[in-house]
This record gives sequence, structure tokens and C-alpha cells, in this order.
Amino acid sequence: MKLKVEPLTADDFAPFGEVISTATARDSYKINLGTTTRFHDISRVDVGDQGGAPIISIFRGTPRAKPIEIKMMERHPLGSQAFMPLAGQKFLIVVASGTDTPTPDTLRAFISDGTQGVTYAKNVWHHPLLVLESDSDFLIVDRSGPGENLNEVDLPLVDGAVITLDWS
Ligand SMILES: NC(=O)N[C@@H](O)C(=O)O
Ligand code: NI
Repeated sequence: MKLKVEPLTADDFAPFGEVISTATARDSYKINLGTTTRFHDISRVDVGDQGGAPIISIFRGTPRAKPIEIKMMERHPLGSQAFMPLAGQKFLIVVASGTDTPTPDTLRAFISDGTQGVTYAKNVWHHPLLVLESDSDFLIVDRSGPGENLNEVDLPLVDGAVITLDWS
């Protein structure tokens, strides 16, 4: 089965979380004597369950071998997780609708144009970071704290084949 890759838009991604970009800020205004534009309140961080706290990390991802195979999915039941490319690299996002165990027909794939990041809402099924072209650094905002914040699940084969992304 080949999973179609769609351009990432805030509306299409809304069931899964938020798009992080200057275009999706809830407000924007000049600060610092007009030398800076604040793109304000773009995305929310939801990590407080069971005493969690927000942390900032950097993920350095290496490109995935092509064709990109989608064999498993994961979710973080206690907190959101945000990814923002630090040097404008395109990257792929794979999510599943609903909270039941993902099935091939509940998967959706998007591609960021490199100016867009994403926040996966708490408990949203997603594939771990999928880097495309070169080693890429991403700023990550997610949760540190007690409790089990990672569920993983393997995906079944479809007609005997691994699900791949329809992206050359
Ligand atoms: N495991 C980890 O920290 N990363 C994943 O959660 C991911 O979504 O890439
Ligand atoms: Ni994750």
C-alpha cells in the first residue's frame, strides 16, 4: 500500500494538532522598538498531566532510506510533542486519526515545506521523525516527568507488503 503525501496545512492537520509557522500565529505584533516581530501564541504545550514539565531538546535526524516504510506508530498519552525544523528542511509527518490502534485506512501523511513545524496533540498517533534530504536538526518541545509517556504499535502488512510513502 502506498500512502499519499499531502501538503501540510493547518486545517488539514487540525484533527492531529497544530502547524507551527508565522502564518499560524494567533497574533503578531512589533516589539523591541519595532526591530522584532513577535508571532505570538502559535501552538500550545500540553504536558502537565501527572506532574509533567515542558522541556526543549534538539533532535538531529538522518534521512530515511527510500522508499520510506511505515511499519509502526507511537503516541505520547501524557503530553504534546512539537517539532520545528531549524534550517528550513522539508520533513514528512505521518499520523493516524482516532485513538484506537492505527490501521492502514486511518493513516494520513503530510509534507512540511520546511518553514512549518508541527505540534502533535497529546495522545495522537504519529510516526517518529521522518527526515528526507540531509541530516536535519529540529527543536523539540515535549514532556519530562513521571508516568509512561510512550505507546508504540506495529502496523500490519497490506496485501503482504509494507506501507510506503508515495513520495519520491
Ligand atoms: N522517542 C522520541 O523522543 N521521539 C519520538 O517521540 C518522535 O516522535 O520522534
Ligand atoms: Ni513522538
